[in-house]
Amino acid sequence: MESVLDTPELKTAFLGPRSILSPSAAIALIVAVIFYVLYDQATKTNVPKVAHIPEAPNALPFIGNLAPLGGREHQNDGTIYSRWSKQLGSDLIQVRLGAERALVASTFQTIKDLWIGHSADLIDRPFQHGFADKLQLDLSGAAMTEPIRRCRKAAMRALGKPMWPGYYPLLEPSSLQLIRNTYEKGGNGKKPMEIYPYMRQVVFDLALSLTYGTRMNDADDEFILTLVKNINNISEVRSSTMRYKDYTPILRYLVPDALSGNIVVTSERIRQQHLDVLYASLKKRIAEGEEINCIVTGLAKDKLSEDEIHGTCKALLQAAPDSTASSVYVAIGWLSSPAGQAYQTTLYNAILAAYNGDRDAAWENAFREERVPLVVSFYKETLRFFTTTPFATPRTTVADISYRGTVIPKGITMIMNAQEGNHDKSWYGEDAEVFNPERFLDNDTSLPHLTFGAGSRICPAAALSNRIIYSMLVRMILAFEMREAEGSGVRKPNIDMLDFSDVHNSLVALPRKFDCCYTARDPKWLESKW
Ligand code: HEM
Repeated sequence: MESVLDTPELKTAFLGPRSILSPSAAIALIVAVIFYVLYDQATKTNVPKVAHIPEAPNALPFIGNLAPLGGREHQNDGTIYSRWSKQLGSDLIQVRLGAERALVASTFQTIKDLWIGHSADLIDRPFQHGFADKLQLDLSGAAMTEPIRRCRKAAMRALGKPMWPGYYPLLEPSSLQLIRNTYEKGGNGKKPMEIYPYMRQVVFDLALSLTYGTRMNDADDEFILTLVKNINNISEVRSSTMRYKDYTPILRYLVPDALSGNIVVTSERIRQQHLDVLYASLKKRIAEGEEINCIVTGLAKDKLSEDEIHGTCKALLQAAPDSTASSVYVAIGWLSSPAGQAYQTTLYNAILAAYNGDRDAAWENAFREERVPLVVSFYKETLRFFTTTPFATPRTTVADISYRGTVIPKGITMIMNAQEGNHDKSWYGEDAEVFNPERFLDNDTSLPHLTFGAGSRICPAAALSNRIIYSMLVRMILAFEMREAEGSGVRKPNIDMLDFSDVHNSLVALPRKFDCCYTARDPKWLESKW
């Protein structure tokens, strides 16, 4: 921050040999300047107020509307934005996140108009102070610079359909391990168990194989657990409004990181050290002649710099596990609950029907194709209803946009209230707040929901994630009858469209954990799979 004494006139007035002010006038002037600076800091935003768009109520000096956000009211930001939107009677509102002005869109149509209709204008991401400046190059969450453009292009290519056949063998062992662990550790349905860690491991293993050509089990446990912990630390802060300092310049000035500490700094250092070790080991294996099919080898062929390779891989490792595992987990939660138990048979029969009764073919092809429309509809509805990314990842406009008789200025933050859009009755109909696994049968719209975001920075792994979710569901349904655990003190699945998660301060809403019993439909057949 520039010092108020830096102008020559003030220097002369206060410090010059023949001061023109009396001491009391000088003090009055200093006080006035301090008040001015404080007032400026308390009310100023990076972009001025936008005309004709209502502003969220009760903004406070310095922090603006941040007080109820960031999980401080035990609700996620999407829920708070919906409340303001209803209060103001507008599906497009403006909020003050400290010194950052943002627009929040809440209906599907408005989100579509802006994120798809003005896709190129919404290609940037806001700069999160105390976060973006503490990370090395990292595709997810970063502004659209030239290296980031190259990373995104490389990620899109690496995650694209033509590459998938190379990834099926990578998914196979972890997916089998999930099923086997569920069967064996749960005593074939006798012991209620929590399967989230195994599910997460499938996706993390895939991400590790995809990126650095290794797997969780290949590596020393503690090494990987430390990596995961530090990845999580970073994920928790990304695009989160929980830290006032990230949005409030005066707090950064008064309480520098050197005094308060910043978990992003330490976690980034540890994350990078670990990725360097994985990268060095990968290079050694390649030098020794091992044929490794992973993104790093593909990216090196793309002539990306080492920083760009890490920036791409890091983002994939960071983004993959919880988002994908959460969706499968919450789908299993719904199936295990009284509401979904009977539906397991419907899905099982639909899978067998699609393969003329050949369950081995259904099992073998789970990763290779999405042949069962009912399972496709079921996973889309899961992603819609349980919005695991309730406010997507914010964007920044790179040009002025004329919209509804006003101008949305260049440089403003744009927040998609995906949670509200996904439950929008004017888009999905009166039953928008009901879980209907058949909602997307005969409906192959390209934007069934907003959980992957939309437009120019839509999740590059949307199609691959869909396939992973599909395949894990097909195999779990073929393998088990699932039911929630009975008795007092057990954790039942929470299948409320908002309350399913108790994580309110981060980008990804992790489902509440539950215990279920998984009984093999045919133990002999299942055991023949390993
Ligand atoms: C169900 C699973 C997933 C969900 C719901 C999800 C959701 C999202 C969302 C909402 C965004 C921001 C999109 C926007 O700005 O419009 C995003 C970005 C991203 N996702 Fe995913 N994601 C999932 C899985 C994955 C996986 C498996 C990977 C990697 C293997 C991945 C990699 C990324 C990356 C790299 C970005 C940043 C793209 C950019 O900034 O240009 N995601 N994801």
